Amino acid sequence: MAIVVDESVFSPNYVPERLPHREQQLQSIDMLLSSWLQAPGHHYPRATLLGRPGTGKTVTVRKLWEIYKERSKARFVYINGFIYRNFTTIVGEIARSLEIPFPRRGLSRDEFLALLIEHLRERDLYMFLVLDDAFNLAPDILSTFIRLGQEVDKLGAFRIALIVVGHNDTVLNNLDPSTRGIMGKYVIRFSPYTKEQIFSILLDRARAGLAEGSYSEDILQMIADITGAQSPLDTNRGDARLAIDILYRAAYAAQQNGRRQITPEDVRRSSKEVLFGISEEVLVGLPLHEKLFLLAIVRSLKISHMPYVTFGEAEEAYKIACEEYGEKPRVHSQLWTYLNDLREKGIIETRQNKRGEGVRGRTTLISIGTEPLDTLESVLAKLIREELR
Ligand SMILES: Nc1ncnc2c1ncn2[C@@H]1O[C@H](COP(=O)(O)OP(=O)(O)OP(=O)(O)O)[C@@H](O)[C@H]1O
Repeated sequence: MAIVVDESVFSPNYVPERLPHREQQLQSIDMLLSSWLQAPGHHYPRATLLGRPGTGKTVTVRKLWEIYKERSKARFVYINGFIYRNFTTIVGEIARSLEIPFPRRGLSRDEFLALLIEHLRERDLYMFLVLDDAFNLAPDILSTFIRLGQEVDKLGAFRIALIVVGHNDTVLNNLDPSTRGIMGKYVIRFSPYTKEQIFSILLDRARAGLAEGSYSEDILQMIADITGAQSPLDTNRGDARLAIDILYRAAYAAQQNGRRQITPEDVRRSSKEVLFGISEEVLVGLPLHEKLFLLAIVRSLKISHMPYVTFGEAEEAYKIACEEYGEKPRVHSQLWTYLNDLREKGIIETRQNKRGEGVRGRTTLISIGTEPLDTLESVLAKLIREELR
């Protein structure tokens, strides 16, 4: 039984039907480029897209091009700065994309550029140039392409529209002031995706690429919890690529094991492959009763086979663990302090149960998303035994 029913949905070049949470960015780019894309030549449109990895910069540009490609006279030229870094390879890739002949060497930079403009003019070509991951390019190379757009050919047509993509302002700050001035005004920012936003992106992706019934919303939520930002200012998280990658790995692992459904443990193993899991050093540093409480969470999750357990369930399991180790349980409020600390250390994730499914009122739900439970349980049990010896 296949769980991954459409592999292409998880490929890097996939452009989803809709781009939730990027409507505004798409609209801003559209406003800057649409008139040129529909009738190129009258001006030099340009934009800089900034945001941490996986915030949808590339896919938003691809979406824009999807909208216009049928009716635009322009050609889409995509340069990944990670792969094409030096001047000659970039020009070579532009020539290849535009299907124009180009000498590999023997010309100076200016001669190369003059020839490129000449070809564009002669063939009446317009180029929508995207320099992705542009922070990989030396500032003088990036400047050259930014300035190229200003070149007007003999018939007075602006042949280039340019999008520069980077992670932060450094890509612009490294440019000389006058070149920076050319790009400076047209900056579009992509903030890290929050947990809720990642959840909706994952839901779309799962619906498009996975078998019905192979995933639950809680499984997607679990992935969103470990990858989504706490707030739009939290730049340590918020990477949709990572979230989609974990979902794909978990789905694939479940499928390889001949199962019909993705389990929480599939998610934990997959995320450990791409994140770092929980290091023993962090666990060693926890107070004894915080270790016991964490052990209790691990055991409750194991027994339930669900992505989340409630605080109440964890508390019950904690009391049993205390009995087992001959320890007097700490009071309820202390357990909340432990919970917050475990969350701050990135060991657990918590969320409020809003739907009230099976649980009355607002309950705190707890999950562990980045470490398989068996390893975590045995390491904790070992540490607790050592401490009590
Ligand atoms: N709003 C969204 N809706 C659906 N899928 C999205 C959305 N944003 C990002 N993705 C998906 O997340 C992955 C990463 O997105 P993308 O490559 O556009 O990120 P990026 O910001 O360009 O990252 P980088 O800086 O690393 O190049 C892609 O698979 C993309 O399809």
